[in-house]
Parts: sequence; C-alpha cells; structure tokens
Amino acid sequence: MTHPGELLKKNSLYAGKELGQNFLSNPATAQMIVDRTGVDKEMIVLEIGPGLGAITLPLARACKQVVAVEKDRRIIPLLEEELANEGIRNVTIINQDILKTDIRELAGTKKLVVIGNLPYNISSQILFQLITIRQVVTRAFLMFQKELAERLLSPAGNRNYSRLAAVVQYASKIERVADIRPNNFFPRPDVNSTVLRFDFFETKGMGKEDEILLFSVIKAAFSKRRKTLHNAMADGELGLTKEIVGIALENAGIDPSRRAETLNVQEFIDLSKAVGKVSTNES
Ligand SMILES: C[S@@+](CC[C@H](N)C(=O)[O-])C[C@H]1O[C@@H](n2cnc3c(N)ncnc32)[C@H](O)[C@@H]1O
Repeated sequence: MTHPGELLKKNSLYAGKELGQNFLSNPATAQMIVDRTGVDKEMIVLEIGPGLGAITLPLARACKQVVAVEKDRRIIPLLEEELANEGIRNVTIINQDILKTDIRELAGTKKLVVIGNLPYNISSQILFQLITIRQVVTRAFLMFQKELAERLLSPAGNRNYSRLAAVVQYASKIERVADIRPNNFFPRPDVNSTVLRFDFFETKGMGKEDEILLFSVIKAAFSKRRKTLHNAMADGELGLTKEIVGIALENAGIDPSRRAETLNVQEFIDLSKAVGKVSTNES
C-alpha cells in the first residue's frame, strides 16, 4: 500500500476531520487485523469507510468479495487506483453514507461479515444499526476509541457499564481483538484505539416488539443514572406512573432502590417483560 500521507499529497487532498479520517498507515497492523478476523474465501465482507484501502487490500485477498461503503467521493479514485495497482478485482465500492445505507438490501439473501475502522463520532450509531439488522450480519470487527471499547466490554456493576453496553451485550458476544497505538495512523489521532469483535445472536422468545420495549426500558433506566430504578423509570419517556413501575419491578423480583448500572442483561429482559405485562393489564 502507498502511505496515505504520500497519496493525499500527490493528489492535492487532505484528511477530513469531520469524516474522522485517520487512515491506517502501517500495513502490518492492517494485515494483523484482517488475519485476526479469520475471514475466508467463502465470505462476503462489508467494509465501512475503506478510505485509502489499508484494510481493503489485505481483506480482498483473504475473502470472496468486499463491498466497501465510503462517504468521501474525493478519495474513491485513489482507492480504485490502489486496488488496480495490486490487481485486485473483487471489491465493489459504493459512494454512500453508511448511516443512510440499507445494509439488509445490500446483503440480499447472503450473510455478511462487517469490518470497519470507523469515524469515532458515529461508531455508536453504526453499532446500534448493526444490532437491529443482525439477522444478516453474523459478526463485526470494529475499531473504537479505546475508552468506548472499555465501556462496551464492562460488565454490569462496573462504573463504566452503560446503556450501549447493556444493548450490545444483549445482542452479541464481545471480545477484544487488538489495541492499536496512535503511531499506526496518518494523521496521528490523540487517542488510543481498540478493535472489538462482535458475534451477534438472537435471543429465544424475544420478538421484534419485545426488543423495542427492552431497548426503551434500558434507555429509560439509564436516563437518570444517579437515581434509583424506581425514580429513573417513572414519568419518563416510557409514559409509566411510579405505581406501575413499582409493580413491574416487584413482579420482576428487582429491588426498586437499585440503579441501572447494577442490572445485568437477563434482569433487564425480566424487567421489560414485567413492564410489558403490567402496561397491557392497565390499558
Ligand atoms: C478512520 S478512517 C479509516 C479509513 C481506512 N479504513 C483505514 O483504516 O485507513 C474512516 C473512513 O470512513 C469514511 N467515512 C466517514 N463517515 C462515513 C459514513 N457516514 N459512511 C461511510 N464512510 C464514512 C471516511 O471518509 C474514512 O475513509
């Protein structure tokens, strides 16, 4: 691969901050990430934000096909040239914003593996998007700012445990793949990065509606994290009175004086089922 600094300079371009363009500049690191994904020649991989191709090149050699969604139109000719120089023909580049992309439609009847060195300002949104379409995404390898990765890995009871961690842990098994230092990027970011692996799964007995309610309950519980569950969930966006919340907590066997960050995924499931039941009985 050509060094991103050199490639941009040659084409009179610059790395855009608003698009989170910190390109991987160390080919050994990009190769290590691809090796650790374990992708093979049978797999179709969706790459989010291929940039100048640091990951795309080793990835295309390892898998059957890469579908690469890149928002920045300016850098696509450079990526195409990098691929052509290496004789790589199994990459389809789509010039689009991933947040406006129908990934389900892209997948068609196939299952996808997703990989992305993401712009940090939209990484949580992308992860949430993948969770909602996990019927077509088997696993994902995503790079995050290290602090966010630590929060996602935090178990219930840890002070870093959050709304997003609860939702992600409900939908996937998470593992740390690698920590990556700033000197592996151009331009150098101010923060450390971590690649995480997500193996998505479906939970038995949880339909689409149950899941929507569960995510709302988790959101409401974390909306006022310093308050007890009873206070945080009452009179909020769930539209439940204090009395109803009290009954739901009791039916779920959860002490109302606990706080959101102490509830594990199963307890959130029990609580959302209890909320669903008590609200149906009320209406
Ligand atoms: C951190 S750079 C990583 C580039 C490349 N994968 C690498 O590792 O060197 C993020 C890439 O995502 C692209 N990008 C930013 N926002 C995007 C969006 N909403 N949809 C698709 N691509 C986006 C940027 O233009 C950039 O190429």
